[in-house]
Amino acid sequence: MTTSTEKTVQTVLNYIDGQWVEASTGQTAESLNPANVDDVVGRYQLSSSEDLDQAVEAAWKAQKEWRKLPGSARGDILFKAADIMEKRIDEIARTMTREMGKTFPEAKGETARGVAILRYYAGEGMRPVGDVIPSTDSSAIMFTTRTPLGVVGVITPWNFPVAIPMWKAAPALIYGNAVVMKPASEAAVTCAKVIDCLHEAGIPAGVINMVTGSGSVVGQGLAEHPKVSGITFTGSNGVGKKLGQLALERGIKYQLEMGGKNPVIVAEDADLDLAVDATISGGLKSTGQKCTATSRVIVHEDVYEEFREKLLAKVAEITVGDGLNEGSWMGPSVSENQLNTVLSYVQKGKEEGAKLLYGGNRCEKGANAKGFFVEPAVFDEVTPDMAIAREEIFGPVLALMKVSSFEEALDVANDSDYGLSASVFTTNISKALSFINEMDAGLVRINAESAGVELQAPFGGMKQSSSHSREQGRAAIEFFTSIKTVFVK
Ligand SMILES: NC(=O)C1=CN([C@@H]2O[C@H](COP(=O)(O)OP(=O)(O)OC[C@H]3O[C@@H](n4cnc5c(N)ncnc54)[C@H](OP(=O)(O)O)[C@@H]3O)[C@@H](O)[C@H]2O)C=CC1
Ligand SMILES: CCCCCC(=O)O
Repeated sequence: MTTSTEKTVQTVLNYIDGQWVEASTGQTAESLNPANVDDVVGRYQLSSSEDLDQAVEAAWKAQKEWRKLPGSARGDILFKAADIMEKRIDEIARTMTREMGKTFPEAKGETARGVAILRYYAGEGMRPVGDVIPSTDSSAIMFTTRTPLGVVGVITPWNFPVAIPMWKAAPALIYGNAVVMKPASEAAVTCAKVIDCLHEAGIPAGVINMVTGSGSVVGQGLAEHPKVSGITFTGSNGVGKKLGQLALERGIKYQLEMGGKNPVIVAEDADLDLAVDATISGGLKSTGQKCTATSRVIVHEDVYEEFREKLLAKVAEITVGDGLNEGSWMGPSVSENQLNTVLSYVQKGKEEGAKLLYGGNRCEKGANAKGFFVEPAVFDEVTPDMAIAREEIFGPVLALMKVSSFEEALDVANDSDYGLSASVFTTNISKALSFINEMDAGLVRINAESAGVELQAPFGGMKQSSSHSREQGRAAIEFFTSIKTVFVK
């Protein structure tokens, strides 16, 4: 999967038709460690549309036989890949931490999640795919079955460089599709290791392919390619919407999981210590770079000051540093661009009249000077019209908002273009039920943080967070297959 060049810097290759190959351009780009830019994690291919064509052609050919295999045979490959990934968990997690900054414990947890996702979908190869429906003609039988889409383009972000590629590719594969994957450039080296696990497991040539390079060339090329029959994407709204339009023009299926501006409501009867811990974990783990991260903290006035003091005391204990260091609780932003985005929102929050209670400065002391580190930021007196209450920052910024009733809290929580995840902390069952019924979000969580969805449950958002399909669990079959209604007389 790699060629060793210039000391230890590995160059990851494209994976096309079962072979690790260089891009036709002969060009590569460096993937730098956001905790220490002197650390070149690896080089990846800057591919052209010709490289993409080769990958799609390989997938197109391979899918013909792959779809004919019994689901159990496809599942055996995924079970083997899971075992291999499990054996390589430390290597993959370490690469993830170096490449995109997530702390090593989080990276290890995510890689374990990738293993579990592979095993979940491996099992899907032996599960029912249709229903028998009674016909009005007693001499006929009628049933449904499912057929794969064909070649699926998988375009993934940098924030979950194992879990998201797996929760897209594993269901695509088990249901009989072939895959061409385009990972985020900030996670290309990690993705190559994930693909290598499938290669080692003996997946037939062409069934899965990986082509790295710029999103506008390789990603867009996937959406435009005549032999690609489905696109599944996770990333920004801007890119997602463009991809959706391209897919619609060609009449192919598309699945978009995009941004979030996730609220947590803290009711006057909440367990405040639990709410504080969940707000910090949901909002600041992975440096706030999750689409499910908590960013709006809506607190009832009766407990506002107490909650705020408890939160500030705990946030002040957070250690920011290289995710490979055991003492680091929060790593860097993924890139200088992302760091600057976070700093610009901190500035905007101050300009719009919010009160910065803590943090929000770039960390440049000691070893952190070589990375893209920022202190977690806590704003007070945030109003729903402010940018830090409306726009996805994708950084460790918490916006405190005070309300005087649960009804007002729900109105503020729903006052957003997004609807991905939302949490409430309350010990009152009727408030919990109102939240479940009235919160416009795809993931609603009671006394639990807004992040951390489980792999066997449907994942996806409402409003501008999603194209409204669902990923994960059994829900994934709806996107990666088409239903056929069969009538036999
Ligand atoms: N909802 C979520 O889970 C996520 C949301 N985001 C949001 O997106 C913002 C930027 O993060 P980022 O990862 O760069 O998200 P992007 O949407 O920019 O990138 C996501 C994926 O799309 C690819 N891509 C980029 N441009 C195009 C294009 N024109 N056509 C097709 N594919 C394209 C990227 O490739 P390449 O990396 O080579 O550009 C990457 O693989 C974050 O600040 C956050 O707001 C990001 C990640 C996850
Ligand atoms: C795209 C973001 C996925 C988030 C999954 C989680 O919160 O664990």
